[in-house]
Amino acid sequence: MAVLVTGGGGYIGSHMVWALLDAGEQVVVIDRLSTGFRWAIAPEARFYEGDIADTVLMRQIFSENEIDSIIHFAGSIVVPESVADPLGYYENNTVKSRSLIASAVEAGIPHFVFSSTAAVYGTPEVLEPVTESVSLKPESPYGSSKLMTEIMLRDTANAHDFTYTALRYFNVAGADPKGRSGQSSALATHLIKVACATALGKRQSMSVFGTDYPTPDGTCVRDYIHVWDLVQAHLKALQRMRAGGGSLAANCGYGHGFSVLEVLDAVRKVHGSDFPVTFAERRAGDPAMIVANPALARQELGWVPEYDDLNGIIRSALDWEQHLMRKNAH
Ligand SMILES: O=c1ccn([C@@H]2O[C@H](COP(=O)(O)OP(=O)(O)O[C@H]3O[C@H](CO)[C@H](O)[C@H](O)[C@H]3O)[C@@H](O)[C@H]2O)c(=O)[nH]1
Repeated sequence: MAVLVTGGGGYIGSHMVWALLDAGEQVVVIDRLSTGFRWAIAPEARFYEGDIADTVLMRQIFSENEIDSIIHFAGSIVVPESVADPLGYYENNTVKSRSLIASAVEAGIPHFVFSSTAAVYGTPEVLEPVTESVSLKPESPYGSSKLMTEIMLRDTANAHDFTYTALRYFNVAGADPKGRSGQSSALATHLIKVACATALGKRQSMSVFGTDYPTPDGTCVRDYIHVWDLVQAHLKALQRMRAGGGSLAANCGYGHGFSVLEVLDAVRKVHGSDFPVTFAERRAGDPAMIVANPALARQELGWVPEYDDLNGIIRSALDWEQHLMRKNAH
């Protein structure tokens, strides 16, 4: 049996492909390469270039491969971009996911892992780690577009022989410990990526978005998770569903929050240099603080994170950034 990875040329998807191959799985990838890279897809995976909403292509993929599971990463992930282009986000993340789920049901694919997000929670009412049962109040079209897909999955699982796991990612960073993949998009906007690029002189400077949040130092607090731990949670979810486990939505974070200023200090410390930072207005769509309670993923998936260390995550992100600089210099 093979696993279909959508968005396998992207940041998290490319790590997933390596983790599946490491686990002895057969892997099929679909990616339209709008933000992902062909080179990021492990050569052992069978690759189809195209769109998840292309139902003819999806039928072809399901007929040419014995697929029992889909891990769905393809989508758009930048919160402020979603505020500026909500319909683009609903199209890419919700409408296309609906088409993919319909193709999966039509082909009788029983298992589906979905890359959801902590953004489905918005700002929790109580500033403590969130469990999956708190109310879902996304503050950005990005979060709403992902929540709508979770709802479609829930209803589909009620109606069909179909089981899903929605993993609600907190803030993903770092790179494959074996150096085979990392966050490679030059346009990436995520904090650790941007801070590492600035520390290494690839960027002139960077901004801290908002210093007046109701948090200890006024900047937003997030739960940063190593990408390799995250993809291992997907493997566990797959194993659990194949063993008969039911549908589930589970947080993927470590349970500790770091402010933007704390992350920047950690990058300075790990890299051993200072770099310019400007203070800017709040960014649209950002909740003040969001930290995971990861108990459910630990209990239900048996997920045991190995890389729960902010400095280690930053080291790994810096190493990958330097690798990209060397690669681009040639
Ligand atoms: O140059 C930057 C970049 C980010 N930030 C701040 O750093 C924090 C983290 O921002 P990121 O862009 O790194 O990530 P998000 O919190 O927007 O992450 C969202 O998108 C992720 C997907 O990439 C996950 O889905 C996650 O669950 C969801 O909350 C925010 O307060 C942001 O304003 C800055 O101050 N300067």
